[in-house]
Amino acid sequence: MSRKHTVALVGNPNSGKSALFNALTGARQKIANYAGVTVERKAGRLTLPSGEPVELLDLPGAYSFDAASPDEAVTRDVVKGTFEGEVVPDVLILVLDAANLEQHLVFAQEVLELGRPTIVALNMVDLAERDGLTLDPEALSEALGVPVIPTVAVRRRGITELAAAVAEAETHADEEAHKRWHLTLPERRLSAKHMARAAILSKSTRHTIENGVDRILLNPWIGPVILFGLLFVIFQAVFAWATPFADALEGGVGVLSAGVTDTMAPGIFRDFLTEGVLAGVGSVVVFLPQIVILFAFILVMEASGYMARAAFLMDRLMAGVGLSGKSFIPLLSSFACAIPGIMATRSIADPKDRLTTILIAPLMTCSARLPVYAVIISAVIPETTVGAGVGLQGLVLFALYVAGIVGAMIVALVLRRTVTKGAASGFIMELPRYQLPRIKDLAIGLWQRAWVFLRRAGTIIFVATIALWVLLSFPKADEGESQLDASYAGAVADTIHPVLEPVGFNREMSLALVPAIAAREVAVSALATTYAINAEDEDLAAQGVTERIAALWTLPMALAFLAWFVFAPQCLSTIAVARRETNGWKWPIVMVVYLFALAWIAAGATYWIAVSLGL
Ligand SMILES: Nc1nc2c(ncn2[C@@H]2O[C@H](COP(=O)(O)OP(=O)(O)OP(=O)(O)O)[C@@H](O)[C@H]2O)c(=O)[nH]1
Ligand SMILES: [Mg+2]
Repeated sequence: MSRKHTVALVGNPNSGKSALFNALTGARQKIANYAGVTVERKAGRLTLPSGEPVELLDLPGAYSFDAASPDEAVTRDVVKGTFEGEVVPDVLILVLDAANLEQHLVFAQEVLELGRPTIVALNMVDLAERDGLTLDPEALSEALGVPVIPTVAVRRRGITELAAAVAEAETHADEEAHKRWHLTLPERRLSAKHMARAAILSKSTRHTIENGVDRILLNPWIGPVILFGLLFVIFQAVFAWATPFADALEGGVGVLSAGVTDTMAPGIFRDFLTEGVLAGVGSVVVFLPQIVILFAFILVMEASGYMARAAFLMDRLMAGVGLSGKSFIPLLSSFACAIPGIMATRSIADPKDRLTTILIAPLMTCSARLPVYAVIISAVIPETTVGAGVGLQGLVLFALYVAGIVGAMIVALVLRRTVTKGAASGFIMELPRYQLPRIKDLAIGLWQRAWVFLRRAGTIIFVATIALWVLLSFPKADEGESQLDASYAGAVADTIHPVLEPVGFNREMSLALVPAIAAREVAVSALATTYAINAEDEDLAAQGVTERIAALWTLPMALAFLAWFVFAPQCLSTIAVARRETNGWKWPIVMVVYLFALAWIAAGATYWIAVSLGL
């Protein structure tokens, strides 16, 4: 036995590779109950029982080595040793879903044909038991000619045994394997069937609830109604449940601000703290509860297996605009953030489908828009209910999300008939089994999301807001002159305002868009800082940004601002990731130009329609 350097996890999508990776290395890779979660190679450190450290690679799931999509190509290249800057892994851990053995054994044979030292992790044996299967790992081991270790990745069962088997594995390739296995796909399917049959000792005809549930959730009529209803509830909850927490946070920021004002001598540093840090960055941080509630829903949908069902339901609608259900998961991920959404398009095989999905991903309402929407809605939309307990604010929020989706569908339709013309590709998606989300996984997921949000507040939002505060604070205004007029920022606002005045924006709104190019939430902190600096007296300065907007903006102005943010590509990171994923500047430029154009048209149309309706 010689020293091992790298070990790689391979297997079908959704077999639990990342869950095993986390269990073996202590990492916290994203896991979720649908195919195509991992789209790039991730490395971690696994310590073998002997204390010997090896590099463990988590790879995207694959159905075969005839890679159809960019993520599968990564897996093929790493496993075959053709990945740039990477040596062939010494040992492969082939992950099989015990409850889906027959399907997973097809790709398994292709992996074993390579003749690399391989250990099989027969994962999800708990789910197999739940489904009434009794398995015989020895029989499977016999058939495959490699060790088979039963595991339950999420309960850490079989993890030490797996590590021990890796330690004991040979490191040299088996020259005979190729001859032994070399089969065509139909032959592989047939032998998978035989092997699965031999490995399953007994199968109680347990009536699974899955079929019954799916008959309702996937029903072409009831299914979409349930999906739509669920989304509706989410947006109601984002407002209704978050309010007490958001109010408490806002109160806290107010108390801090008052404390600073009382204890510090007036001066530039005090202004920096109250106007820039507390009014500005603080105005974004108070949206933490909303973000957490939104993600709680998304994480539950991902972990339970409902997300893949939603994709299945949407397939028909997506086909109508020339996309497939494959695009649904990347688009749904974009509700969190367009960056992972655009990355997730790597699981789309057809290049034109993929490009179209990348171009429309920024239209999905990412969580960075939530603070912008929430501030404006709280300021101008009354907190009333329409009908039975349906909050008007939540309804408007829901409408904004729908506007983004409808916009994306129209754009996709146009793109598929022009620049990304081509036949729509077929769609096959495995439906994962339903699982009860584990509280611990949820808590970790929520904590990670909250941390991402707070880190943004502390970095990009902080820097953009402080830069604006500096531009707004200097040069100092003379007696009787407004600080905005006197400042450098005033000059910036004057330059871009002529473009935005026709769509109903005032100068503060136009100015807020400039630093918000960095990140959308900055629009909120920028408005807060601008109004704090420009407050004529202490009473006004103590007001939050919501009160100032309520006092100074008309309803048509506010609606125009909301419409702008449905479309505008105000996020540098999205543009950067689009460049990386499309290998050039052409498509990101197309994306930015068309989105700004749409934003301008939408804001203008909204403003003038609202004005003519007398709102
Ligand atoms: N009950 C049970 N669930 C598991 C087990 N292992 C993983 N899961 C769940 O199965 C789902 C898929 O796990 P992942 O680790 O994301 O699967 P993956 O193979 O990395 O999937 P891709 O990255 O899409 O290829 C998640 O919801 C996990 O919580 C297991 O042993 N038992
Ligand atoms: Mg994974």
